[in-house]
Amino acid sequence: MRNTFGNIFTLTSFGESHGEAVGGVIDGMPAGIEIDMDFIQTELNRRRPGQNAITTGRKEPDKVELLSGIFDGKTTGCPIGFLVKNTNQHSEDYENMRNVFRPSHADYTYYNKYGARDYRGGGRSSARITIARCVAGAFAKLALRKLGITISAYTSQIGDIYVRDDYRTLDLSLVETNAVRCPDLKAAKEMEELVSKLKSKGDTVGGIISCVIRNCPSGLGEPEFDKFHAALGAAMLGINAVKGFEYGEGFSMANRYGSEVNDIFMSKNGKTVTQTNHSGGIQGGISNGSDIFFRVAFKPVATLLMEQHTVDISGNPTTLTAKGRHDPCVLPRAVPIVEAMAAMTVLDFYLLNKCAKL
Ligand SMILES: Cc1cc2nc3c(=O)[nH]c(=O)nc-3n(C[C@H](O)[C@H](O)[C@H](O)COP(=O)(O)O)c2cc1C
Ligand SMILES: C=C(O[C@@H]1CC(C(=O)O)=C[C@@H](OP(=O)(O)O)[C@H]1O)C(=O)O
Repeated sequence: MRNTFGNIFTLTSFGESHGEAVGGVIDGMPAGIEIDMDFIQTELNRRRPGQNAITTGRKEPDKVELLSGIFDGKTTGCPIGFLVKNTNQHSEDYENMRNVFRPSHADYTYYNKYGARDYRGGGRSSARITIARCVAGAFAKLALRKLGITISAYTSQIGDIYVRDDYRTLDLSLVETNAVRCPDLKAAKEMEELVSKLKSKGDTVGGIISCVIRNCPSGLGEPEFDKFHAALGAAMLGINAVKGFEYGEGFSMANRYGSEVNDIFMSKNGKTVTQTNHSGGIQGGISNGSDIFFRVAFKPVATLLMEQHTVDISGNPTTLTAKGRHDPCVLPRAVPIVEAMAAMTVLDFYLLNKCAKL
């Protein structure tokens, strides 16, 4: 089982949702970056379960403990070990799933592959493991802050409620003002109502997160294999419950004409730039210095608090009414995870393509 992300800036994670703790080791973090503990904890708080009425009810403080790689308030360039303890597991809620697979969760494929299964919660497949990504992402953001690179994600769709404007006209400072993390406050209210309604029925709903990376330098990515958008796509598709990724104008390019969507070059202050940015800041696998924007589609949460047909471990048909605490919609808590994965990808490619230290 491989548990490591990245080339130069790497994250190895460990832990299970109902085990002792979740943690990780970050390697390749540049030296000399000032540690802002409040910022790191705030990033974790944005992901934390139980943060409001429309998330899973599991109550975890998710306090992070840094174990190594920091001296005098700055990174030393050595591996950074960190730990977040699990405190509120309620494993007894999973007793009726001990020998039964939840449809569309990871239960069956994991058991089929490894012949072993930690049925308490999602085990290693639980999104609780994304704690490690958010800690590493916070470190990556601290390094990117020094380079002036910013990453902002937000919920742009839940079910059939979506935001019509794009990031250029939205006020992204409003993202943290509401429970669904949507900068369009009218849409946010409708989304929140929809998620609350579904939660009370035991049902779940999917949606889309949009993200923009600003001030990313040109030259990140390789023309062959390690294309920047491919790395970004792999980072996003590796998040639990993600089913789709598009960058720039993505799938809508399929029915457009070249004469409509080519980004025409022009010269601005002695630099070659493009008049438009249909490409989403990446051409030929290499960043061009424009904003990089992309969208990530999430499916509805698999665990429904209502009866479903399924099979047991011996293949016998049965039914399951899941118990436990679950997100009716992952989008609000996935916003910081999308940002974290984007930050890790940008920093990894920066270190790979631009320099060995900041
Ligand atoms: C932030 C977040 C929270 C999630 N919460 C739940 C949850 O409470 N219950 C659940 O069944 N799945 C939840 N999921 C989704 C599962 O972790 C995911 O569906 C599962 O690992 C199976 O993988 P797949 O959907 O990618 O195929 C969550 C995902 C994310 C990103
Ligand atoms: C606990 C968290 O979210 C969990 C994500 C999750 C899943 O299947 O992904 C299932 C639920 O918990 P458990 O692992 O106990 O089944 C959620 O509460 C967390 O993210 O910290």
